[in-house]
Amino acid sequence: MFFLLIVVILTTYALFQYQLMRKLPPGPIPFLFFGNFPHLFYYCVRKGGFAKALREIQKSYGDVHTLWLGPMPFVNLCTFEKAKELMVNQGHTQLGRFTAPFIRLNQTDEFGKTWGIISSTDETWLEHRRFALHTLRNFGMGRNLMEGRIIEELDYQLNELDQRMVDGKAEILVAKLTDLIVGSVINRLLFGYRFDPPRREYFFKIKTRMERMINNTTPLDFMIRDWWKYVPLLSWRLNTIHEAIDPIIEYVRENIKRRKEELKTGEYVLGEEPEDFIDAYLIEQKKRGTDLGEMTAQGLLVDLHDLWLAGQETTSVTLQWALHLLLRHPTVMKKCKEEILRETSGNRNLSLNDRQTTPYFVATCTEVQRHASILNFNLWRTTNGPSSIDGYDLPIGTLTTAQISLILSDPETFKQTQEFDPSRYLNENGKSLFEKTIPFGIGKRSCPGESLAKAEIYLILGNILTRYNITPSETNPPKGIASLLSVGHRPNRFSAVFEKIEI
Ligand code: HEM
Repeated sequence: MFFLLIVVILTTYALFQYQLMRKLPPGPIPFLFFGNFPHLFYYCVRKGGFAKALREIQKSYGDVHTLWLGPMPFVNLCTFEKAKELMVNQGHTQLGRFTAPFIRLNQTDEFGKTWGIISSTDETWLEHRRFALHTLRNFGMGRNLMEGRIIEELDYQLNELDQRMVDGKAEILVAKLTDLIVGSVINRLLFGYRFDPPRREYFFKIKTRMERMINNTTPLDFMIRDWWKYVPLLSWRLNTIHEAIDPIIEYVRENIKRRKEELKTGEYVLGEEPEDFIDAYLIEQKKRGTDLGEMTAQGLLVDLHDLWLAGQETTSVTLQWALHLLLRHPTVMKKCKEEILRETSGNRNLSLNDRQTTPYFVATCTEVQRHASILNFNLWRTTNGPSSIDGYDLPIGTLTTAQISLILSDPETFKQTQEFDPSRYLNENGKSLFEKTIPFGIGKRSCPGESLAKAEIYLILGNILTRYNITPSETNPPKGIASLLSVGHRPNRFSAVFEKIEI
């Protein structure tokens, strides 16, 4: 009887899977429950990474194909043209979001509603995204005001580095420097303070756990469900993820609590103009009075969590890749330095206004982002309206994604795609290549932090290059990636020798 029941369940499941397969673009035949994980892992190990595994599948099934994340199918868009066709031309139908349950753990309240910007949908998403963009713009995102904030954090951390130098030199762990600068920029925007020495211990504790989690997160973790906590072996995996993610939400909660207490005691006064994101949110709540709509306390908690999480790890890893690549390509580093120094004469900071007159360095920053391609798997959207691609009408709720790792390494668009070559953006084809380099995604749910991140990369990298001669460490040079099986693409931690340029 039991055996019969199992057979009936499996057959029904297989039929359901088969029905769905017929409605979606072709792809490798999925296994029951495990979908295409066996294909992905097989190619990942054989070819050396998930981006290469996805490329193998694209070669067999085309630029638009279906892959199954365990029991969930998703439509994978592998070229810029296909991504544009669905995410831009039919962008209003691709507004939903699927994020892995382990990402949603701290974004969802006890009633099952998902808050914040990254994982929310519908009105909640629209309102929180608009509010975040509006607030970041008011803080100067994309304008000179933001430049001042970035340079201040850079100066603070570099002054400290200078003080540690012996004979004008110091060997440093690059990730530690980029984490502190980028972490301080976003932390000041959100909470109003930087990571100075007394505040560093807790910051690095969170970062280390987060980094370990990202390195250990494989696509298999997308199968994690909340009920795993009741199953002995499975709960171990869920607990390790909680260990990494919970301190972030605790950190955010503490910051909000402290601000509210300070406001109560009069230690902190809310001005007309907000000093940071918490202020901006509290001012908006005050304006709304009793009818808060979507701007609830939970909304504030998750917005801050999302912006803190998304706003630093990505940019810091990109800067690590930048130095990793420049150390391995000293002629590119030399050309960047020469161009920047020609502009600034070595006696002022590089500014965002210099972008027009530093084309080689702008091309280098873009090539860094293309080559680094920090996400093997992009986030997924879900269809919220009638849409079609390659003659397939996608059922509402279908998972779709513009697969950035494939788009950025598309050999048709980027010739000799494995080469690190900024000059590809400077020939007659360059303008079109800039347009097709989309590390921040494409369409209405693309990254709202794009201009902040681009400003950080340009200013932090450019000004470090003008102040120091940088060479690889003898004992810990740039070498290899942190994890082959991770959904992220980050370099192993490496060190470099910074030698102050005396002017
Ligand atoms: C080099 C740095 C960064 C990269 C490569 C990056 C990349 C991305 C990508 C690929 C997405 C998903 C887009 C999609 O759905 O296709 C995304 C979403 C997002 N990013 Fe970034 N990002 C970076 C920096 C930032 C910064 C600095 C912030 C915050 C200030 C930020 C906040 C967000 C948020 C909130 C979302 C979710 C957007 C939504 O669902 O509407 N990111 N980012």
